[in-house]
Amino acid sequence: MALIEARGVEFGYNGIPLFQNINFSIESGELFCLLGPNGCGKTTLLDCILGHLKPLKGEILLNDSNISRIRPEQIARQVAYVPQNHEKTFPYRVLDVVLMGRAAYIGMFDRPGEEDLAIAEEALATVGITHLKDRRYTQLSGGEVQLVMVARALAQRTPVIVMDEPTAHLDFKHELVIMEKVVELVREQGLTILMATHFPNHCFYFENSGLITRVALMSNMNFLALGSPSEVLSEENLKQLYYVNTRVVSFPVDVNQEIKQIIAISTTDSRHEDKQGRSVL
Ligand SMILES: Nc1ncnc2c1ncn2[C@@H]1O[C@H](COP(=O)(O)OP(=O)(O)OP(=O)(O)O)[C@@H](O)[C@H]1O
Repeated sequence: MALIEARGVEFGYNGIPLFQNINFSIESGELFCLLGPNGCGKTTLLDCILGHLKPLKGEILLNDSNISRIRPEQIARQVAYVPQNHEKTFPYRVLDVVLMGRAAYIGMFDRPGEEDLAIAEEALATVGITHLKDRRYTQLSGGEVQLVMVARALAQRTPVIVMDEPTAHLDFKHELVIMEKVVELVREQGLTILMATHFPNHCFYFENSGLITRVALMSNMNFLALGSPSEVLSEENLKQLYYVNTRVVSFPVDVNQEIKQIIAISTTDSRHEDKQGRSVL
């Protein structure tokens, strides 16, 4: 049984379709990446999967149940979310923001217990931001906020984490901290992760690490391709998806290990836009 399944999903804003007939399933313990140009609909599709938006057609199943019929607190025990942008409305302490990840386990009129506190502290330590725990959340940098969001998702202790560009604001080291953590969560704790990313090399990083990794290339209303990074991230597909000439290279880092990476060479001049200003072939 698939953990998450999309069947014939369609969504659009203001009567203009953004994607149609999206079909895929994600198995337990899998790392599923969504890759595609700006504005192709990755965040919108994630919002449908999380039950934040209702598809205009089709359905999303979580453990074989239609997500629109699962109560939000039940979803929160199964799926944690690391959003791309998080509105900072109130100057909460960072520790309190991470403790919000425990909300689905705490009664409406109860306070977080010792165990919740220990889990939140552990999540802060895992992403290396214990030193920020008493800071006001509204005063953090973009990268620090992103790390807090990852810590909050870890504190939620769910079998599935959905991440929307989780490394977008992070520096060279912290990007790797998150990537290593993702690999550890999948490999050692059997978590299932669905991640929207702008970096094809993230998909190769997961595949190079030995994880069961699949990537969906999203473009022009649907998936251009769906498969393992080695199958799907070809120079041809990347040219079609991004209008970029690339080279896929492979090099040894160890006697037994080869690493694959994509190098961007140049943009092509075959880019066109449709009436809504979206890239089309
Ligand atoms: N609430 C909304 N109302 C109207 N249009 C919207 C709304 N939210 C998003 N859009 C539009 O839908 C399209 C897809 O947006 P979405 O954020 O899903 O794309 P994305 O692939 O995640 O983009 P990016 O890679 O830039 O984050 C964009 O053209 C965006 O402007």
